[in-house]
Amino acid sequence: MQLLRNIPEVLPRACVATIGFFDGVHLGHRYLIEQVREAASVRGLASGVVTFPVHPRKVVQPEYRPELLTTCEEKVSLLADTGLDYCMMLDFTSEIAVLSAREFMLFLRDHYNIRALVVGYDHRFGHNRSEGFDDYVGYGQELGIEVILARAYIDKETAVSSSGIRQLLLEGCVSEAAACLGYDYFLNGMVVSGYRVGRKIGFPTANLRVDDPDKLVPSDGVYAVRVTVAGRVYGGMLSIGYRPTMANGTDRSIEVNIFNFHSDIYEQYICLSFVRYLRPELKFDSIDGLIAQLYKDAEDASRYL
Ligand SMILES: Cc1cc2nc3c(=O)[nH]c(=O)nc-3n(C[C@H](O)[C@H](O)[C@H](O)COP(=O)(O)O)c2cc1C
Ligand SMILES: Nc1ncnc2c1ncn2[C@@H]1O[C@H](COP(=O)(O)OP(=O)(O)O)[C@@H](O)[C@H]1O
Repeated sequence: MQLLRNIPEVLPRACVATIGFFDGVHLGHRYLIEQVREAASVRGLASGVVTFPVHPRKVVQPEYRPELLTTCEEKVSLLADTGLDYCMMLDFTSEIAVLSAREFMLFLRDHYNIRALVVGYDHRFGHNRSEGFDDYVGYGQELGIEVILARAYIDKETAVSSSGIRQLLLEGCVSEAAACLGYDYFLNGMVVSGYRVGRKIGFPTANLRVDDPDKLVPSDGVYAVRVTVAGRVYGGMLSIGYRPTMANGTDRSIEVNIFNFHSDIYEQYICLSFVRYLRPELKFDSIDGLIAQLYKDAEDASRYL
């Protein structure tokens, strides 16, 4: 997949594309992308998506915290795995925001060589939100862009949506979220130092500082996870929360004990994928109580890994 930023100097090949923010690149998005690829193959054209690096609402409202399923880099990498030819990454500037649907379609034709646009029946774009699919078809006829109606992806009678998946993750339902995403939800970040208690109690924990402050962190609790360190994947158990037993700070920590692992990984980048929610974070009467629970968590986590 070729990543094109804003207005490319060289016009891409003639293509079929769709437009969206594609947060999470979930099964609904994947189904839409499949339809783009199908339409492209039938017409002998290339395939692409037009997307934005920053959530359009954050552009108009900078204090907005979107709690995203994917950072821009993660989204591009997931899109690349779908087999698309192009990802057109467009800054949602105030100039773009004021374009009407017709003007936007003209922009897509002239700068991205888009000859066919796949659009969901309820998808809206352009400054005037009262326009809809039939209007887009009309503009397309004028501008030489075929407008194709996309079929919606329905799972168990509800449409899979980024906001639905966000809600699931904020409730700790990581297995249900994975069923909608088509992969286990993950966090990328750097290992930073914590309070150095972990190794003393026999369970060293790598503390994760998430790369992007807008990335959604699932609800507090204990999870079975997979941890990628320097290209190798390990099992592990993860705790998100405030360490009530230790009562050693008010910061929210994301810390993982990696199974069968013994190296110093401070300042290394790791990836955590959520496999299963195990239990809420608890306040134990003693450190020994916590340690006994950690042995049990290790057994529980291993069952799902
Ligand atoms: C799998 C797992 C589960 C945990 N569960 C709890 C818990 O229920 N309650 C709690 O107070 N701390 C819990 N902790 C956090 C420990 O208190 C923490 O690992 C310890 O404070 C070491 O932190 P450090 O890395 O900053 O040294 C858990 C940690 C892990 C890895
Ligand atoms: N099995 C392991 N799981 C997690 N971290 C480990 C493991 N073995 C060694 N480490 C290292 O130990 C550090 C965690 O030790 P810990 O005493 O909990 O200190 P801190 O409070 O700084 O996280 C990790 O950041 C990592 O560099």
